[in-house]
Amino acid sequence: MHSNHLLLEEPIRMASILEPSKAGFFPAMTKIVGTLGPRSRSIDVISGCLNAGMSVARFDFSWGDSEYHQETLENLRTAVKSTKKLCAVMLDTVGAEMQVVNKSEKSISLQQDDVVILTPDEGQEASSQILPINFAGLVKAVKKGDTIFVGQYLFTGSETTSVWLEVDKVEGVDVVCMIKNSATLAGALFTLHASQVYIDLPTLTDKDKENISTWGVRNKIDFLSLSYTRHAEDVREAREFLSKLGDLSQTQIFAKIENVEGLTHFDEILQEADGIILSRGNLGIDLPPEKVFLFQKAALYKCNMAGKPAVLTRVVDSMTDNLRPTRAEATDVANAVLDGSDAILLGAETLRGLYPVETISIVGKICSEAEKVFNQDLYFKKTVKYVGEPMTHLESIASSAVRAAIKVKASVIICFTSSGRAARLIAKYRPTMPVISVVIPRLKTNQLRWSFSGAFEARQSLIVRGLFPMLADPRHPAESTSATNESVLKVALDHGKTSGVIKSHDRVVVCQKFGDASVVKIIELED
Ligand SMILES: Nc1ncnc2c1ncn2[C@@H]1O[C@H](COP(=O)(O)OP(=O)(O)O)[C@@H](O)[C@H]1O
Ligand SMILES: C=C(OP(=O)(O)O)C(=O)O
Ligand SMILES: [K+]
Ligand SMILES: [Mg+2]
Repeated sequence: MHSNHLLLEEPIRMASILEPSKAGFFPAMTKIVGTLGPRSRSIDVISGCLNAGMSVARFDFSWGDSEYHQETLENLRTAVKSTKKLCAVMLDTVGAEMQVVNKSEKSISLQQDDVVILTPDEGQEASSQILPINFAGLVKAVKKGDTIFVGQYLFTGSETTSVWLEVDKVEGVDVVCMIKNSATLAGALFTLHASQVYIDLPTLTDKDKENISTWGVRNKIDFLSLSYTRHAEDVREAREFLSKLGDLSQTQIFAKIENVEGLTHFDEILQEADGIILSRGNLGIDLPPEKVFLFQKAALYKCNMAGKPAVLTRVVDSMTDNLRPTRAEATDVANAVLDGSDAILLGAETLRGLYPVETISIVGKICSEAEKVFNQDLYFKKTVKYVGEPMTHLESIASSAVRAAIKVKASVIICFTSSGRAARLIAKYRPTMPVISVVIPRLKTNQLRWSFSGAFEARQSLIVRGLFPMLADPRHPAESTSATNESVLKVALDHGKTSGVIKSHDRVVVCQKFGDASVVKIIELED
């Protein structure tokens, strides 16, 4: 496929693999999204997650009510204040998800070659004979021989708690299925996935709309994770919906690609969305196992070339119950970084796992090691070639800033930005050093009140590989005169020095605008 992303031209001395790595200032350039839930909602554990490197918190509305999520979010706010670590908020929708609610929470044993009925009668209790689902249209959607997967919410796909069914026949409103493997379903919620079958449920359900316009608006969500995005129109509709919700017009939409329909419309979805989540949980069971890696590599490449953040899911499922990942999982995380992921999304591991903090920490360490051997030089050339000529001014400035920073071995790149665009473009060229995006607030009005922009832009960089935001003081005017530029730069440098990311005598590359002129400058610090 695309040439090697590993620095193989400098063969690694085998003994050097055994040397412990020095810890960098940031745990990793690759970001970690943690799903918060029962095992990760106390102030203590959330603080641990933030200190270990989580920079985006996902609130999955597939389960739990808005009060529950609100309580968790309040705890997150407290933890952010006490740890002084920024964290963005992502609302994940339910979308076209088929679910079985297991009210009694008793585990349900299913025997291979037995029959189980999927019924839309949600009044029934889930049992070994009958599973009530939230979708009445399944009888019309499936035919004999189709396969349906049922697993615990946030299933891993390998446990003995999930089951494959084969559709035998439809009977009235019910779908009669043969059980293909024995399993015991556990938990209060199971999700279903019908392979290659169109589920006629809206991508944004009424419940999703309500959650977004109440919980989402109240909490000014930074990201909307649009579950089961199937085509670009889904993203356009979500954008139209957000545009009427005040501040949420600034919310970024991350399209979640979770089925074959989303995969076939990937290019058009990528054009509309602000970012992509590669949901290996769902799509990973829809694809033949031998094809999963191909989807991952192709999709990440497309996201990288488009300069849009890509998030990969389901990496260390086994850490839900274990303190250490399997070798295959550890290698998979590193390959996700080499393939171009911006962020790793943890699901069951943080939500109900026994070791949420340790998981974040180990994933961060693996990412950091992989980043060290990421072939930036090759990647840079490929990206420049892909963009072609003539480049836009900003793209040329951004790529030059990265080039200069690598040539002079700068410790950081400082990028001034208001919209966040310049910082994102720099990140697109995957610099080997952190980029501090100094977001300059702009005064704006909605005809009713004045407010400052900037907070969304700053938090939204928390999902982009290599970007670390800093919100400038709103008293600094957004006009880029040399005096204001110098004073903001001084604040940024001081901030970098006190936090330890910049040291005396370091070189720093700065990207900013003076009047109409964009400049890239290299500064050498004294002490
Ligand atoms: N307030 C500012 N002061 C100085 N330079 C800025 C400011 N905002 C953006 N820049 C610089 O202007 C150029 C355009 O950046 P971009 O992020 O597209 O700006 P905008 O936020 O105005 O869209 C980049 O070189 C960026 O570093
Ligand atoms: C992240 C995924 O979806 P969810 O956790 O919302 O089921 C996935 O399918 O990988
Ligand atoms: K969801
Ligand atoms: Mg999913």
